[in-house]
Amino acid sequence: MSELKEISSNKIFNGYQKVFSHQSKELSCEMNFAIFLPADSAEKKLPVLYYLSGLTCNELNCVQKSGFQRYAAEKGLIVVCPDTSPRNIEGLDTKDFSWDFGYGAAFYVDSTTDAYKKNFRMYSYITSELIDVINSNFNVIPNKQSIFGHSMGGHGALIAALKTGLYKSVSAFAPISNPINCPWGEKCFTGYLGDNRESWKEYDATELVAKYNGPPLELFIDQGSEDQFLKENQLLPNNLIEAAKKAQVPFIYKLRDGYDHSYFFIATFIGEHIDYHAKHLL
Ligand SMILES: N[C@@H](CCC(=O)N[C@@H](CSC=O)C(=O)NCC(=O)O)C(=O)O
Repeated sequence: MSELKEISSNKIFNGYQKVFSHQSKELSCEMNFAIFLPADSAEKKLPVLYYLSGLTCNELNCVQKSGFQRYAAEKGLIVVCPDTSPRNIEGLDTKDFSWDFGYGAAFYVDSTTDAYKKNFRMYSYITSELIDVINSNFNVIPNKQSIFGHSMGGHGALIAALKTGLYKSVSAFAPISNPINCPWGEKCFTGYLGDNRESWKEYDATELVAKYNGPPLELFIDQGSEDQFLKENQLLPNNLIEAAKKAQVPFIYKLRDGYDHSYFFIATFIGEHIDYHAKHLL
């Protein structure tokens, strides 16, 4: 297990918001993650809530814009916010990279294409390596973990929960719910997984929920009605909801009048999400 290097530490709501870096085996590069440690985390083992961010984000967007620390401190939850992709890979051809492909846009899959398969392994990083790093370095209750995220990170949270059964609860803000049928997903899955669209289904929440047979799981989806990406058919929540209904997987869908895709929307409702996860974790 590689050593953690502390990058920053700030006291907040009697706990600490920290950022660490470590050498990732899965991604073959140095990775940052942010972690909120509530006041009593030194004396007491606590559950962990993982938050996955969206396109263009790193480990700090949620930390600086959502205000989650107030609620996590009240409930006594450790919250981990990883970066969204490998970074600064030496020798990697980045000419095709853009804000919605490449760095900051790894889509939480394990790439199979020659160009990216060595480094773009965010699925294994999130669902295995990062959990080991957190469990071995912090005072956590192993196996008491939940996951949530936003947009590309909402997709990541949903597939991580549906594919592994490792998480006690899952929620998502404006998730990319059916990536195999939206422009963002088609672009990234072609780049990371190749042209065989059948293989993409392994990382699509709508496809995965249709055949879900893991431990009991409810999907909590939060969506702003004025979300620009909802209107551009990037998110497709109704496809996920229809599939969940058919498969008899329970879900909560909250359509929030007037809210967009931004962190203003997330900041408004993140307290409800932390409450929801706390009920499953505490
Ligand atoms: N092209 C724009 C839009 C990028 C954007 O809106 N990113 C969202 C996530 S979208 C889906 O994954 C985001 O979370 N942005 C970060 C933020 O702090 O708001 C651009 O390049 O900005």
